[in-house]
Amino acid sequence: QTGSANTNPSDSADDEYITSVSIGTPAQVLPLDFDTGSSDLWVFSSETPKSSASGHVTYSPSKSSTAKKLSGSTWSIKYGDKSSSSGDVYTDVVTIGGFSVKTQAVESATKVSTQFVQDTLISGLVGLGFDIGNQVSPRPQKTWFSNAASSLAEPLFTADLRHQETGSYNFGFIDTSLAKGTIGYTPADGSEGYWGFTATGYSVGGAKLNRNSITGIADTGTTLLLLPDNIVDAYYNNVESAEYDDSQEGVVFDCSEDLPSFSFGVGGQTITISGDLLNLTPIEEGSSTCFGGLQSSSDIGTNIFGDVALKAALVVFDLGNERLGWAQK
Ligand SMILES: O=C(NNC1=NCCC1)c1ccc(Br)cc1
Repeated sequence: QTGSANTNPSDSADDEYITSVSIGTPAQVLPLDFDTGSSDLWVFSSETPKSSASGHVTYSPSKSSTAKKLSGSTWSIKYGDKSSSSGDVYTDVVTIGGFSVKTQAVESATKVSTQFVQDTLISGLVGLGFDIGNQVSPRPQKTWFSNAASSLAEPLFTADLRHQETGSYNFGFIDTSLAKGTIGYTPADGSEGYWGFTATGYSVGGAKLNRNSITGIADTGTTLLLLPDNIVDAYYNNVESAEYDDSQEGVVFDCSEDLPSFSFGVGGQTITISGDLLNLTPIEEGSSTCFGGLQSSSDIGTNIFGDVALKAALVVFDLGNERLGWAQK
């Protein structure tokens, strides 16, 4: 068995990617953010304060004949960008890309932080990290993918995120036609709950690869590519107008600049992010100053290969072999 779901960028900056998910009987369809950087499936619901839920599509367990309360269970989660949510737990049927998990823990939000309140484009997240990262207490729950894996043709999924166009999450199979290059594999470390891996080096503007280990995570839930300062500086030294903007908390530059590409080595392959994928958007509507897609990871302590990097590749999240595959797109 397999599943295949389309995913769309939420806005002109590709800030996040939205995938429709069906929950309950009859189906309640919610737009959710698939996140390989976390391991909880949570939704805005009939239990979310009306003031917070305004403008969001919500899940009502009371309207689903297959919903069951997971009594005594609660959850609370805090994300890398300081956003957070918490609530209680139901189980229900959850269908993604035509594949159904009958008894999936659906975490219902009774509290959501302002970042989520304001983002009316999504109604919650689908965590695609490792089960060890699940935040349900007293008994942690499995992710949708973990529940599906044993029934899928292969225990893996792929992410094909695209700039300003429809991409896909495929479950149980690899559509190699989505990629131009060969898929290079490297071991994945799930011990922290994330898809951790080590890149073998980087280069700017098509130069020779500087060999140095860059350990980080493949995170569909983070917009940017976040790397160490020395690499960030090496990149922006090629961008004449680049400067650090305190108010924006990142490097900005003149939107008219022709940005160099950025490449990283992984699994014996070289993934090249084109310059225009690294020029996110004007810092404000109509501004001629743009915010960089590559920023520093120094205040996080972990390097994050977020959507800016993932967009350049077909990425295989191979749970069965505990490995990550990368192919140039
Ligand atoms: O939270 C993380 N990724 N997902 C999401 N971010 C914002 C909403 C969803 C995240 C995970 C690991 C590290 Br290290 C830093 C950040």
